[in-house]
Amino acid sequence: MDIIHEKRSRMQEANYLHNDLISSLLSLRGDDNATLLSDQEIVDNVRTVMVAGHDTSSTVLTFLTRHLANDPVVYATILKEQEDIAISKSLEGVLTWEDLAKMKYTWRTTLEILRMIPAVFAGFRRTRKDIEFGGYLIPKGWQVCWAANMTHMNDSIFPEPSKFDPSRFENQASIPPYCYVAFGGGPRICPGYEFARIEILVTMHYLVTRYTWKLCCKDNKFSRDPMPIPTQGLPIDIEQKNKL
Ligand code: HEM
Repeated sequence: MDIIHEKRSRMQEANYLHNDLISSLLSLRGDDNATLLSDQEIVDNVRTVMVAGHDTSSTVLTFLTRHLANDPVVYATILKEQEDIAISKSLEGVLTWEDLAKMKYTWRTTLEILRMIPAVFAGFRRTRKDIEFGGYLIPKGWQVCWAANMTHMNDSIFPEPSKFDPSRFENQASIPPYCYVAFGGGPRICPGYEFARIEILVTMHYLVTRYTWKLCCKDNKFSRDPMPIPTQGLPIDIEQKNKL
């Protein structure tokens, strides 16, 4: 709340450049120029973005790091994809949109990690009219919970659901709508999808091309709180590689 009060008073100053989240939320105005969000709603939105924007991507990166250390075939395929991109660039060349578009296998592997271990395991929706589902009547106004795991492990949608197989995502159009819901779906689908894709692909690029790592502990389990976390954390032994 203190930060919100401080931002509000600073926004009165001439030439105050506000391009941060709190200032943007404070600037939202309705048709009658009245503020749209209360201070508490601003706090809630900032909290949502912090959790939704950080814990999700870090969870996926954690499980990718663990999976790659345990799966030499997937690791070798990602390494080849990323090394081909690195070799095609000058020494200091930064990654471009075109490079990201070439990271197809790395992204499919990420989607498969998220299928088996969705960062957000469930969400809620409210019914806008009576609906019948699976022989049950769900009355208008009820809150329903959609659980990603239930859909992602349904073998009529994803055959052999316990098998780790990034090739499932080679033809994404073949997956029926609302059946892959790691990023949710509909009007409230994750607005951070593209940003998450960029940060995960860029991180994986530098991780595999510049470092090697080994897991310090063999435990392959995880628990949820509510994000999935390896039960023993993920201690790794990491070393820098020689430059390509
Ligand atoms: C791998 C990374 C991520 C995953 C798996 C993920 C997943 C999700 C899911 C499942 C939802 C609920 C969508 C729904 O109800 O249909 C959601 C909502 C949201 N995500 Fe993400 N997310 C990720 C990254 C991010 C990032 C990087 C940001 C912001 C920088 C972000 C911001 C949000 C916000 C603000 C919402 C709430 C949207 C709303 O209620 O309208 N997410 N995310």
